[in-house]
Amino acid sequence: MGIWVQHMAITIGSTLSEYLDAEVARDSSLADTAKTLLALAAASIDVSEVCGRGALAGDLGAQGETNSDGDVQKALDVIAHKRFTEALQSAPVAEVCSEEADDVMVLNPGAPLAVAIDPLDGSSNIAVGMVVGTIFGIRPVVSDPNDPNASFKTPGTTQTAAGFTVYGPATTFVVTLGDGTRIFTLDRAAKVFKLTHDRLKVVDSANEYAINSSNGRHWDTPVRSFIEDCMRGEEGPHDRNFNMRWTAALVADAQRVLIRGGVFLYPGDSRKGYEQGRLRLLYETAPIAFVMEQAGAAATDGRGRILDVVAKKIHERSPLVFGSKEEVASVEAYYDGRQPAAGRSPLFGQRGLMRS
Ligand SMILES: O=P(O)(O)OC[C@H]1O[C@](O)(COP(=O)(O)O)[C@@H](O)[C@@H]1O
Ligand SMILES: [Mg+2]
Ligand SMILES: [Mg+2]
Repeated sequence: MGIWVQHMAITIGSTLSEYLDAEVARDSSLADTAKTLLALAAASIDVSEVCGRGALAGDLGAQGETNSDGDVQKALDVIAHKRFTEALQSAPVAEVCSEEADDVMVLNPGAPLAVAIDPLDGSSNIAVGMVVGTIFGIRPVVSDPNDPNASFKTPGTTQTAAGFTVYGPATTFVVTLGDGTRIFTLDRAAKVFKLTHDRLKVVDSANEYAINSSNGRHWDTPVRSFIEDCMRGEEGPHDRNFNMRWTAALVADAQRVLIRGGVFLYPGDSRKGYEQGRLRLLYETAPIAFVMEQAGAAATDGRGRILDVVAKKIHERSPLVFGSKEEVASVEAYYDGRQPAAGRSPLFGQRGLMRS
């Protein structure tokens, strides 16, 4: 069923701005969130244009400084960070926590909202012209004179909206304000996002998983066993064959899961610095978790719901498993020892494919 504003129904083809008007008509407390989303969408259109020019826009993958997490910043990381923070300056946003800034940035003191943002997700794809994106989560400001990061130390359930942009063959703006998840696709000629996927419902089960299997030798037993059993296909305890996809851009994997189902894993592993995986809680895993739950999917760190986790540090990492409910529940079962007791395959055994 569509949302109605005044006498206009929100249907496929409605603009993002019409949809946000409808959300504000439904719940007036979302007015500032809606303004902030429009600012994020405007900046996404600009970044999309830069991405669309590819090498004509210069060397977007040129390496520069190192960011707070130890990643080398690419030119496009810096362009996107600058454009998004400029856009948020004209929104009711007091604070921004960006992957590309060490500390929380103060924009409009006294404004009601705080934004966590990964300005450019999938940076290793920049230099090869593959899919990248932007991820964002919006939450209310929490004032604490003793803690400049207090706004970001609340659970993901406090987010008023979250979403991501995908700069791919099409540019899409995926968003939830807590009333379902929708995808808007950029009409490049009109420079407007239009609703193309209303109230997404992720299928409860699908035969596709996404994981960077080059890290297989570093995984812990639950992840190893789950993937091993997927690889065993019809001969394993899952009784069906799986396909595998890994785009190296969380946004693209998330969009695929929204549309086609499946499960994504970036677990913690035994590499130094990867004990909590690679993805960051505030501007990667919490926004994706909100989008997924609102589309009827699930998101866990393997042991509990991502949206209940409270950050202790702004750039902290979190393991992430999301997707079709049954697959996510299955991964959780491996973590708490309830996995199918069909015996381990030789793939990860003493002298299996992944071990010498
Ligand atoms: O290179 P790996 O270890 O497979 O990691 C890929 C993951 O890292 C990320 O690129 C991290 O995001 P950034 O590019 O914003 O640092 C995710 O988009 C992606 O899922
Ligand atoms: Mg990222
Ligand atoms: Mg990034």
